[in-house]
Amino acid sequence: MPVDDAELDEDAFDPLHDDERCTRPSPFWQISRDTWSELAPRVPNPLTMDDVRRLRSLGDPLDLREVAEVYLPLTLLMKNFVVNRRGLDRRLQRFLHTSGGRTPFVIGVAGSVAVGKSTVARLLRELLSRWDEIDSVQLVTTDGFLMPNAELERRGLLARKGFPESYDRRGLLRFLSQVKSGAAEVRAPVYSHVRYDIVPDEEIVVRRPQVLVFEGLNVLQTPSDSAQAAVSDFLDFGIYVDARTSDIERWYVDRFLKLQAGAFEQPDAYFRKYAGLRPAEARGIAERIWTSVNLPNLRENIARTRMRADLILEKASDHTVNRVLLRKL
Ligand SMILES: Nc1ncnc2c1ncn2[C@@H]1O[C@H](COP(=O)(O)OP(=O)(O)O)[C@@H](O)[C@H]1O
Ligand SMILES: CC(C)(COP(=O)(O)O)[C@@H](O)C(=O)NCCC(=O)O
Repeated sequence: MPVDDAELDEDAFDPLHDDERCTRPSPFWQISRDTWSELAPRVPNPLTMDDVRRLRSLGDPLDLREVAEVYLPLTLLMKNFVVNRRGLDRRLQRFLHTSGGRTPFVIGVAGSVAVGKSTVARLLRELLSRWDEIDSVQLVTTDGFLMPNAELERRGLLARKGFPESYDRRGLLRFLSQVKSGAAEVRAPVYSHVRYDIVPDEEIVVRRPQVLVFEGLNVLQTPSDSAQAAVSDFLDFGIYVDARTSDIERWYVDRFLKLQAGAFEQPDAYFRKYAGLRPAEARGIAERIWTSVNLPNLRENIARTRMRADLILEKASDHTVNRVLLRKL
């Protein structure tokens, strides 16, 4: 059942927002952009503007300053978690008189459609892989585990893409369970946003990287039956990318208009039928998709997972991160 913002405010126990209103103790450190940006003063920025252009998603104004002030501290923090976990793992293996059971450190990146998760995930992959202490980083997105359009159509779920029931949940959990078992090779299916469908015969092979970045709107969700396993059972660290709903809607619609003059014109684009529309018509369609699919999914399934994250990146309306919330240990 849809929950509107007023209901969420009144009923949900939300330590983040409660904390802002009445200085109650919070399980999160609340760190301003200014403070956060000073946390990695000796880490050089390894990226060039060309790298940034390659890594950022369409419409994301990410620049070198944002990388230096927000993402270098983030990757320094994450690198420390990864290295410390490896130390702990070594001690555990000594205790057990065993060796060789290394499993990837899995970082989940969650948040709404169009909030900029993929840029954050790609930055993490790129920046983490530049540390000498980290030998390999791979990135997998959960959209590969969406059911193919034909199957969604058969089940009457095509207009529910991104909702929990639109994913092959068993496949997704099997994948993660194999990754966290330390399997030498695990395969994940691939989704194309241009085709709007799973790409048959394409897959990503995950070869026991030291770090796996796992990105998707559902990575912090729990199953409706609480006895079942959840994706987050396999995460070592969860990041939620947050922003005002009205800003995300604007980013979604603006991106749709940009895609219309680009990706939608490709011969295999699912949205090719929208390529020739006038801007006002295209805007109307984007607003309709946002209001009927992505907004309800944000309200019913995604936003409430924010408080399950270990770290929350709060974005301002210009896409820059203006506050970081970090769960206390
Ligand atoms: N219809 C589309 N055609 C081509 N690319 C798309 C389309 N929709 C989204 N994308 C791209 O797919 C990526 C993921 O988008 P999305 O799932 O909305 O998450 P986010 O914006 O949080 O990264 C982005 O890089 C976006 O630019
Ligand atoms: C594929 C998506 C569910 C996003 O999945 P994600 O990559 O964030 O895991 C989303 O981009 C989508 O297609 N939503 C359905 C409505 C729409 O066309 O925007």
